[in-house]
Amino acid sequence: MEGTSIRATTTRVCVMNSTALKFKQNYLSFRKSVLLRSPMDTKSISQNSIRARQSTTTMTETDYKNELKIKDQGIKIRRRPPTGPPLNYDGPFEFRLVNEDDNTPRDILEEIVWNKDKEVSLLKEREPLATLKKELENAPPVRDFLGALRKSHLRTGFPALIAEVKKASTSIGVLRKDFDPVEGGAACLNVLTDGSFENLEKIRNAGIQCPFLCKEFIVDAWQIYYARTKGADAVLLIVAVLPDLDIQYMTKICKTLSLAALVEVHDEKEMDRVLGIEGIQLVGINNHNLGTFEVDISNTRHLLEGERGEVIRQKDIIVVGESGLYTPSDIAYVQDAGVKAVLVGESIVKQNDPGKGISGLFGKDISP
Ligand SMILES: O=C(O)c1ccccc1NCC(=O)[C@H](O)[C@H](O)COP(=O)(O)O
Repeated sequence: MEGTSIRATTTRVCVMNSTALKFKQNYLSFRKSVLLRSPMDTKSISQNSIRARQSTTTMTETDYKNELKIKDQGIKIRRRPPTGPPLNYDGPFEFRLVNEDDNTPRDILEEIVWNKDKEVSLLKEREPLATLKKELENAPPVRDFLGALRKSHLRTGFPALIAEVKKASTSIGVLRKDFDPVEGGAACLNVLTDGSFENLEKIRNAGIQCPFLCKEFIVDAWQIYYARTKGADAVLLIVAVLPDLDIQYMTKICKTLSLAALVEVHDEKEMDRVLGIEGIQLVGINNHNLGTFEVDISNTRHLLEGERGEVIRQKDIIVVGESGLYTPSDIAYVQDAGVKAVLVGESIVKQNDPGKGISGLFGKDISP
């Protein structure tokens, strides 16, 4: 474990040093590409540079440095179009200065995140943090998400089930009178909110007892407070989207609110980042490839092999296998790899009888 962190730190330091050396050169060539993209006379160049300086949409030197730092961490998801407006800027997007092709999101997650920034800035205007903090007093009591996973794993001997609920109307049945997922053996629910917490509130008001993970694309700490006021017991932090410092900061906020944080990774680089951050108790391995959106459950096994698996055991981190789990042999495969919980959507949702869906998935009735 010591060795890992020393190596990780050394690598990061080397990368930062070389970045620092290259920064001036990169920044100059970046400025040059901004100003000299097409042949212009000196007058239009200077007019352009004045306009660029006046524009709030111009990428500043600090922005550029931050982009470079984030790239060093291997974050695939860009938080906004490279030539787009500054974060939380709501005015017209008037200037496109470089590489216009890059203004198209590269994958679904990037598209979600670009829209999310705007959505959150509007929500924050309606309900500033100070107001939310007051509302926390009236929030439904928080339930122990990690405790529920541990208890279920001990009781069944299988990975604890976090059942995904996409929409109240087509959910695994939480709003159907004849089915309660807890009775079917689910330890927790994963409620897809994506901006609207109506589902989560409805399910909570329907009296479902197990803890809820709020599946929201978190880009701002404000969303964590908001999720808690709506009754979330856990939130998702997607490592592909968030720099290390945000993960550290957000996990601390979660602790102060007694929320669990499911920190989600997709690949080795993201897993290594997470293992270098103190205080993380719950890690999800998503088997979706963000680029191709293909699902491969061997991703879970691969990320838990060797030294990484050893560090996870030493730190007593609970690992959740996410996506693409359909059969008892899939469950056995990820359990052998070291997961103590699974997050499952489609294979249960698709069943007419979700209770049978759960026992079909585990090859056994796991209801309490
Ligand atoms: O992997 C992501 O980060 C992601 C980004 C945007 C949309 C969906 C994303 N992942 C898919 C899921 O999280 C699945 O819905 C969940 O793991 C359940 O999977 P399944 O059992 O295969 O329905």
